Amino acid sequence: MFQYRLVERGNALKTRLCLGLDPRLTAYDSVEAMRSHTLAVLEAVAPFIACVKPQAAFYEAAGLPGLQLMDEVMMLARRLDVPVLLDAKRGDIGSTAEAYAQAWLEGRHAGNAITINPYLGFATLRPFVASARQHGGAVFVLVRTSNPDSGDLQGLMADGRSVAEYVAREVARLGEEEAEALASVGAVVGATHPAELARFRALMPKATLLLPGLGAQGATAATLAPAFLADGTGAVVSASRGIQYAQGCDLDAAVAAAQGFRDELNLAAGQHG
Ligand SMILES: O=C(O)c1cc(=O)[nH]c(=O)n1[C@@H]1O[C@H](COP(=O)(O)O)[C@@H](O)[C@H]1O
Repeated sequence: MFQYRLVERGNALKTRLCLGLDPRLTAYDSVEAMRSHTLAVLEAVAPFIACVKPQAAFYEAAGLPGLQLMDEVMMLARRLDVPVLLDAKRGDIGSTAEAYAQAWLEGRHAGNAITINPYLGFATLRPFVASARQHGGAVFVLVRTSNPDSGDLQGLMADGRSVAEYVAREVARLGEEEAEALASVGAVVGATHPAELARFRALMPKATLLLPGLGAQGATAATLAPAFLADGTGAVVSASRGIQYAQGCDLDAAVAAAQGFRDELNLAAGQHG
């Protein structure tokens, strides 16, 4: 199961870091240069990460070669035994959600995780959750995103609770349906909202949290201790640009950035343990 693979790899390698791989065509002279650098970053940084998170948009933007690269990234991760969390932010009416789930959580993608969007209603999360449970994968529901304007909708209040808190309660409810201590339903909570982490951690005790926003969006590891469970697991923190483009396309700089983030996150996770 994805969530337990994360814990095992995170504990074995002593890391809570998730590598975001968001290759930008503008950073390269050619698609081939983008391809080889992206794969090289994954291979070089693998010893320092709990999982890898390709964001589908960047691969889609490069057309068919981009989609081929996304597939290569996922296959390389599989060879390196790095769990894949595809950042696809999918969400749609139930029958279409079933097709998305089939595409990204089943077959050759069985055992992977994806990010999903709850905007269409809680019932539309069900096909994703069912596929994840059946095929050993996981889903990460957008609860409180990292962007500055995430409060426009997620912060709206109803009966004393924010929309984000309602989504968090649904994540917790789905997790309660599972017998295991860690649920296959996780949550996205931006690392840019450190003051809210303790609240969301408490609302979703069985959920693995994905915290994006480290580095380029200004979040720092030292503020993230409340996201972790008492044993220092339960959350992974992602950085994309801050690793892949730490100093242009310098591979050594990418490795150094990953090592630095890993060490800072271990300190934060340890504060709670
Ligand atoms: O689901 C995500 O990964 C995500 C959620 C969120 O709230 N904020 C957020 O930035 N992300 C993604 O995380 C990555 C952040 O990239 P960097 O800012 O370059 O580290 C991007 O791929 C975003 O799409």
